[in-house]
Amino acid sequence: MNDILANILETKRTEVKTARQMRSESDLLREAKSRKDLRGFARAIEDKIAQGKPGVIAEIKKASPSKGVIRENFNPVEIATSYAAHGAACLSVLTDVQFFQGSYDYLRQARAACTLPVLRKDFMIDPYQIIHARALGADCVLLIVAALSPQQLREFESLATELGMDVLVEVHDRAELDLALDLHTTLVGINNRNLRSFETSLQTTLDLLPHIPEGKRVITESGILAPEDVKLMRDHGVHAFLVGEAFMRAEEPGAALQQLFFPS
Ligand SMILES: O=C(O)c1ccccc1NCC(=O)[C@H](O)[C@H](O)COP(=O)(O)O
Repeated sequence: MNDILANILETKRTEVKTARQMRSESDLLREAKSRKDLRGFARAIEDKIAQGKPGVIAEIKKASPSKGVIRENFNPVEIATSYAAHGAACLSVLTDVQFFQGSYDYLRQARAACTLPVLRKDFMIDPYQIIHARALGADCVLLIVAALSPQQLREFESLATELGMDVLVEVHDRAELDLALDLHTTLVGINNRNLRSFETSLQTTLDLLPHIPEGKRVITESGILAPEDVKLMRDHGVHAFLVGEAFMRAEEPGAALQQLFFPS
């Protein structure tokens, strides 16, 4: 495992330990199960694609390890509202504090500001975080194959499903893809960002595409910046996208989404 991912995962272990001391897992589970407000995340993507449109997961991300602060003027309510008004299928909200300057409140606020389903974008290493995701209102969780054992992948998926959430499983290479394909989820995210160099290459998606069976929905993640990127992916049959930086750097994130994915 590379240094940045190892660092992030170490902070997550401390974060979960502290959270458990503040609130028991059984208490959190009661709250998560009492929420009856699920919005179908995978469904929202499929609905867009069925209409012949791209399924865009629009990310709310203030900063990142590779780019530092991306957006100074950061208001999750305004960003969520803007994304919803301009055709996003779903939201992705960073909840990691230390590396992405995210927050649990950003997820709560963004979700309350619109009707879009929301992905909790974080580094899941413990069942507590899955339960917490639902307690916060998340409709989907991210499972990063590079960060988890095959057994954790299965257990976390089954817990998320039991709580009614969808799962986006994320891969970077062929070996990770083979593990991801053992899961039930249809949502397979191919992350174009190399976690060592932080460089993005859409070739990562193109290389893995032939190994993905029918019935799985490929979501290309990271480094989608220009109309040519969208065209390249769509020409190869990839119709679902997870995009952060290209929108976060724009004054009006939703207008940037519309320009990139729905130009008139
Ligand atoms: O963005 C980073 O620097 C990063 C570093 C280490 C692990 C994950 C990282 N990013 C998370 C993501 O997957 C992206 O936020 C997401 O795919 C959107 O990417 P982009 O459109 O390039 O902002």
